[in-house]
Formats: sequence, C-alpha cells, structure tokens
Amino acid sequence: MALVRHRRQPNLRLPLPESSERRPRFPLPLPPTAPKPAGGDAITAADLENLAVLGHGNGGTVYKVRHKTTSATYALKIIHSNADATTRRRAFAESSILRRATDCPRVVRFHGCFEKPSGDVAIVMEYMDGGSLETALTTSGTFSEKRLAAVARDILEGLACLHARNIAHRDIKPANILVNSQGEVKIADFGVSKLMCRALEACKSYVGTCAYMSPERFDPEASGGNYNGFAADIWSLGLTLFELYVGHFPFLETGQRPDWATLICAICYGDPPSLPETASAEFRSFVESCLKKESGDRWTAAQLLTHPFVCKDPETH
Ligand SMILES: Nc1ncnc2c1ncn2[C@@H]1O[C@H](COP(=O)(O)OP(=O)(O)OP(=O)(O)O)[C@@H](O)[C@H]1O
Repeated sequence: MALVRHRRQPNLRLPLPESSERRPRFPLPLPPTAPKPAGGDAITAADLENLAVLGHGNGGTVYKVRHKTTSATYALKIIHSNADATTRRRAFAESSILRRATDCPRVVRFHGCFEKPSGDVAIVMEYMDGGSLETALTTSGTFSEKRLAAVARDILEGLACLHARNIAHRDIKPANILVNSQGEVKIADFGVSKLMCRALEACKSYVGTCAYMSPERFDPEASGGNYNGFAADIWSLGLTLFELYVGHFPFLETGQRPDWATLICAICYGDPPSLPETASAEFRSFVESCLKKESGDRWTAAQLLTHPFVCKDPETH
C-alpha cells in the first residue's frame, strides 16, 4: 500500500538547482510596516504558541498555532530569514494578495503578517483542519462525481472571486486546495500568485508546479510573449479534477514517474487527456471546457459556474 501511494504521487515539480547554484542569500529590505490584518488588533509573535508543524514548503514551514488570549487556532506560515530574496519577496506578495482576497469565502482567510526579530516573515491564516485534497486522495481514494461537482463549485467560486479582483493563483493543484471539518473547500498557497494591474494584463514568468501548467505557459513566446493567468488557472483546475477522479496525474499512467521532456511534449503538443468511459457526459464536457489547448477557448470561472456539471441537483449525480 505504501509503495502504491508513493508511486501515485510522483514529485511533479522540476527539481531546484543545488543551493550552491542558487543566488547568494541576503536579507531583503522589509517594507516599513507589515500589512495589518483586515480588522481588529494586529497579531504578533508573542500572541501565539506553536502546537504542531503542518508542513514544509519552498523556503518556509507552516505551523498550527494557538492564540494565547483568544484560544483561536491559526495556521502560521514562516518564511525563514535565510530564505533567498525571491522567496522573501514572494512572502510579502502572498500576504498582500491574501489580504486583498479576505472577502472571498472560498479562499483561506488572512489574519495578519508580521516580521519576527530574527527576520523571519510570518503570515497568519485561517487553519484548515481537514488537510488538502491531495491528502484526501491518498488516504480515502478517488472522488465520486457528486463530490467532485461540489469541490469544483467551491474552487470555481474561489477562482471567480480572485479573478474578479485581478488575482491569478498560478498554482492550482490538489495539494493547494484545503478542506476543513465543516466540509468547506478553500484555495490556499498564494506563493506564486500574481496581482494583475489590469484585468487582461498577461503573465510572463515561469512559476508554479510544472506538471499543472497549461500549454501556453511553457511557451509564452508562441502566444505573443505572454499568457492569460486566469485561463491558466482553469487548465490547472481541469487537471486537478481529472486527477481526483482517476487517482493519478492525467498525463501519466498509474505509478509512472514523470519524464519531464515527454510530459512537457504531451502537454504542449499532444491532445488534452480524456476522461475514462466511466465518466458522465456532463463531467466529460466540464473537463473538456477547462482543458482546451487554446487558452482563449477555455471557459472562464464565471462561465463554468453555469455548467450543468456544477449546477445539477447534487442528488441526481
Ligand atoms: N491554512 C492552512 N491550514 C492548514 N494547513 C495548511 C495551511 N496552509 C498550508 N498548510 C499546509 O502546510 C504545508 C505547506 O504549505 P504551503 O504549500 O502553503 O507552503 P509553501 O511554502 O508555499 O509550499 P510550496 O513550496 O509547495 O509552495 C502543506 O502541507 C499545507 O497543506
């Protein structure tokens, strides 16, 4: 069983260069004041006690913490002071994007950001006690269409809210969709997200988890030197739902390890993956609307919220 799980989740990120090859580590000058939380008094390091480590990410660690006065539980993302300049800059970008999205109910709520005396940057967020959809897939197996329709609706509501605020997430994947014990599904990890200055400003940078990137993101020059970050999120959503249904990353067979050249060629030059025969016509049509090779042909989040797959009475799935 353990072997199967290990194989089901190949590392879908391209490996980082050895640390010696990365840019030298130097602290980034911080903005004069850390962003304040949406309301109430700012939370500081002294207010919080660590309860557990929730996970490690690129340049940081996420802790489960308790507020000493209110006993409220939060998730605290710490970006270490010795992280490279890009990672630290992204931490501030992540907190300001989360702050901008505080009124999006399907986005993990932002509660504050502060700098510790050590230079570590801390982001205080709503604690999601049910783990990620990636964990759910590993522990409980593939999702039924009924559950996927509910998950798709929640993610789409989150994306529609973000896109309406000119925010492209750019790293939608099962590991970045969190759940809680109330059954709520929320989008998390805005470490590579981008705030567009204009609604149709295009993205150029090559960030996010490689395997979930849309074809145009591998070759933005082919589409005029940039890509539409909102349409790229929809592609990633299509792959995410596909993976939750079949139990493995769509372009790979079960247990297959990614050969990056083959995978990128399949994404860029092959046909979009097709769901198995067991999938309903509505689900198939929904995923096809997300996985259009041409980004301009992909449905938007607002359009997909009207698709029969997510609008249908849940009892009839
Ligand atoms: N609000 C939260 N509630 C509960 N768990 C969380 C929360 N935010 C993050 N986590 C968990 O912490 C771990 C790392 O989180 P996250 O992916 O945000 O860090 P990261 O440094 O951005 O990682 P990555 O390098 O993958 O982008 C993940 O396992 C995630 O499930």
